[in-house]
Amino acid sequence: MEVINANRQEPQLNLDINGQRSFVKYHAKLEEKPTTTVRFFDRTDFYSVHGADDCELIAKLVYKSTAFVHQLLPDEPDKLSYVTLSKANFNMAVRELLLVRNFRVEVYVRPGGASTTSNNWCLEYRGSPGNLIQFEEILFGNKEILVSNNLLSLQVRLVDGNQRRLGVAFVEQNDCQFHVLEFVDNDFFTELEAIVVLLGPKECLLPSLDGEYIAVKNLLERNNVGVTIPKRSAATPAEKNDLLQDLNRLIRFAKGQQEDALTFPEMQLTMAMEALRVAIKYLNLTNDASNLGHYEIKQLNLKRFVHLDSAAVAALNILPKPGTHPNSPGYHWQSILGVLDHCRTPQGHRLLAQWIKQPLRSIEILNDRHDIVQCLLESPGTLSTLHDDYLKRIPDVLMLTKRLLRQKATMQDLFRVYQVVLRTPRIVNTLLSLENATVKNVLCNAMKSFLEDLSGLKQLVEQVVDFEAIEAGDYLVKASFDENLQDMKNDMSRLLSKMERLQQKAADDLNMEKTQVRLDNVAKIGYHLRVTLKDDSALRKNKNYKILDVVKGGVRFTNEKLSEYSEEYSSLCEKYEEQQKSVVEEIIKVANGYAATLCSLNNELAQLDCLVSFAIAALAAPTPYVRPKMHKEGTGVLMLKDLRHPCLELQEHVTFIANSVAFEKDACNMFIITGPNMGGKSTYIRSVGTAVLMAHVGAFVPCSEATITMVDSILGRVGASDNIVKGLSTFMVEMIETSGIVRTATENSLVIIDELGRGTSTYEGCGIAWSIAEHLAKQTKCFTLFATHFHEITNLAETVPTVKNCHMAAVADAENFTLLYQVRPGIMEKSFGIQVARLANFPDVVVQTAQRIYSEFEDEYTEKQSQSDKELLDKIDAALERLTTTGNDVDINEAELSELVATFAKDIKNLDSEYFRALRSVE
Ligand SMILES: Nc1ncnc2c1ncn2[C@@H]1O[C@H](COP(=O)(O)OP(=O)(O)OP(=O)(O)O)[C@@H](O)[C@H]1O
Repeated sequence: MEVINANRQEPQLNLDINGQRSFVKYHAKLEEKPTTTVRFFDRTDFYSVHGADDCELIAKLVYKSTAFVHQLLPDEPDKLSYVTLSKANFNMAVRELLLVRNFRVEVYVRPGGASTTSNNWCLEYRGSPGNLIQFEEILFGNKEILVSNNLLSLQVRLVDGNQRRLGVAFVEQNDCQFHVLEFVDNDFFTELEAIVVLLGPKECLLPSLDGEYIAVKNLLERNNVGVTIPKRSAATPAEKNDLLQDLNRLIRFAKGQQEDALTFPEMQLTMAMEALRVAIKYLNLTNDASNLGHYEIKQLNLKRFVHLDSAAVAALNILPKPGTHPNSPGYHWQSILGVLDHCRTPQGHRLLAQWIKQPLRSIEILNDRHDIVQCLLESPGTLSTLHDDYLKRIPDVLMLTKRLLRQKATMQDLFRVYQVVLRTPRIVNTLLSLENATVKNVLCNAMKSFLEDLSGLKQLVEQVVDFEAIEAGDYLVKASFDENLQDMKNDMSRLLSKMERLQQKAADDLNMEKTQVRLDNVAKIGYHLRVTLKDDSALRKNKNYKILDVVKGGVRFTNEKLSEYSEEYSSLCEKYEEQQKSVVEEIIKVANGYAATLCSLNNELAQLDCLVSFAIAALAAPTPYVRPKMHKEGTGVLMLKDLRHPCLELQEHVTFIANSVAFEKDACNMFIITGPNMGGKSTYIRSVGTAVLMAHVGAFVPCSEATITMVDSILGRVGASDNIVKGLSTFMVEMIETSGIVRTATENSLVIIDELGRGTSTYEGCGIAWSIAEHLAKQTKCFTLFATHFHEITNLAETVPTVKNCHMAAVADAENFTLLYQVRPGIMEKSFGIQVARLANFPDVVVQTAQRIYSEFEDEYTEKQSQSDKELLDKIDAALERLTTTGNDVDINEAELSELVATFAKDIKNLDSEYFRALRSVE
């Protein structure tokens, strides 16, 4: 959540009793709204919200207290609560609601503004996390755009009995891109989840909430994506035609390309196109002239990216909490993005956030990125020039281009674009001086060609902008550009000379040097003279001058002639600006033609910023990162020597103990890691996933040496996740996530499993964990790290030679217990649970009781295990039964629960697990 510096002063809503009555009446008639939509009423100088839910939310958000909730008609039964808030607080609230909390916002205005007392409000602005267009100025204004601005739209159809066909459209509004895709998914929607992780939308449009969409909605909500059902979704034939028309207006056709969207191969993807139609309508894209002729349409190719599931994203701490600003404290050690993000430009921050969610499977691109990072690290001087000087000065061309396209740009904006065009050649030359072929091919060549295309824009600005005026802080059109302007400029210079002569005269009158009497120009009083405070008396003796005021810098004064010239000058200035306006409009229209090239140049600069950032991150770590040697998928070795966790090692109080890992295809595919609580199991296995992910993004890794065989997916199941609060029991989450893993993992995947089965009782948990481990070890044969408390699972290493056991070391004697955080081969001899309790400062009596219960339990458990396997199976069945009937006290649809459980049970049966087969044969 952003740091809120809210002004606690609340504006007054002064409505007389009739005004209150009529508003309450009006409000009662408003259409019902979901609780995730907040309605604001624009009262010209301030805003109000009404109704219990909105009031409580906004009062807490803005004022941190519900004491700011008041009532209209407090003594009457139909009283209505309200909260008022200033414009600044409104802006802050809208930012928080849309960007952090995934809420929707509606703003009602009255056409007559404050002057009217009527209640003819109309809904003027509407925003949702995926549709920020109308709030862009509030959200970003002149500030940096640090968030992506995108929307997902889906269509799902059941085909051939039990297959789900999905049509996906994704609209990226910052970069003007449409991505479409159609595919068949399984009943757990694992592909869809990968898409959601890859694209990271904040909002998704669904046609309904029935049938197949129930599961889709749950998946989206688990991944923090807000779901919206647009009002009219079903397409009539005429509307299908609309799509074609809309696309023809929105798409940027290449030179010589037939300007007809009907020829696009993407049009064959009928479901994706329907999803796109809904999204374009919802965003009202054709209404904004700046969109027309700027969109590109592409088919999304999922094979280009490493498949990440949401559990892996959460387990590896890939992203910071929503709304965290790169300048906020702790940003650099709270997530992998934070560790790597040392970008200097907003476009760099945005691109890095995208890269981190989209690890690549192309070894060529990754080698290029690693080459460039290495080259930068080998030239520290160049690296620091780029990072500390050049990149810092590059503004966000995206924001400027958007303003150009909306005809909202000013001369200053144009000048800033010009600065980018002017400064980039210096960057290119600096990069060329590195004499590195990859740097030249990947970065310099593209930038150079865009700069060539922009040379016309550069010339235009040089012809038009008055550079001298810029030094004085004014952004003006050069007078020589237009005859009328030139005439006015001449008049202005003449007036200025006259005023300078008056300045000399005043100096003579006051017996001073000309330098002691200043001629100044400020907005409110125009041109005037000024002497220092100590010359005040000399001035007061002279009756020819009128003192205007006394300020810190001295006494400001004028005379009749000077005020006359000053007024004349300022009216000329106004006329000049008026005349300039039309010239600026013309210039900006011409500049518009360069928008696409500017965006391309911006992307190149963003890319450079990200790679520089990787180099800085590699250097900034307590021990510098190294370049990973990348091997093609399936070739076999994953070796990370002296591996650290990049976030944990950055924390002040931590002395990180490095560990190593070495997988080798068909010799050592799986590690089962046991060890005491808090012994570092999770940290170890997460570090492996993190390093592999970092390498797949193009960054260096926190090891002393790394050889990484590329993977097609990183899948995880780590700890009990937050989903519990969203209405899924721990057991259910485990089932869903592990089923996903079993279905998605291939022999080229990396799977990280932690504490599987912990959310349920020991017997069931152990059964599930064993089955999954066995399946991954015997069937999938992917690289797997399996941290567990179930020591029984270590037996797997006896029957499957590619499975190895290791443990987190600890030393204990009667009194002391020390965690070493070192990974050692083999099984840990003794369970240290009780010692950990001692370490955590539990009172002795608790520890003693625990010790006693623990010993009893251990005896009983060993006995049970040998005597009744059948009992274990019964317990599992009973647990499933309990879940199907009671829903395990969770707020989840019973039918859906039964279906999930049934599928999971079926999956378990199909796992070809010896363990389960043995159990079933007893049955
Ligand atoms: N390699 C390490 N070097 C230094 N400190 C570490 C290391 N690994 C873990 N720690 C510290 O130990 C804490 C616990 O680690 P972690 O959560 O990985 O243990 P665990 O074995 O998974 O625990 P549990 O079994 O209780 O879930 C971490 O928060 C960290 O502070």
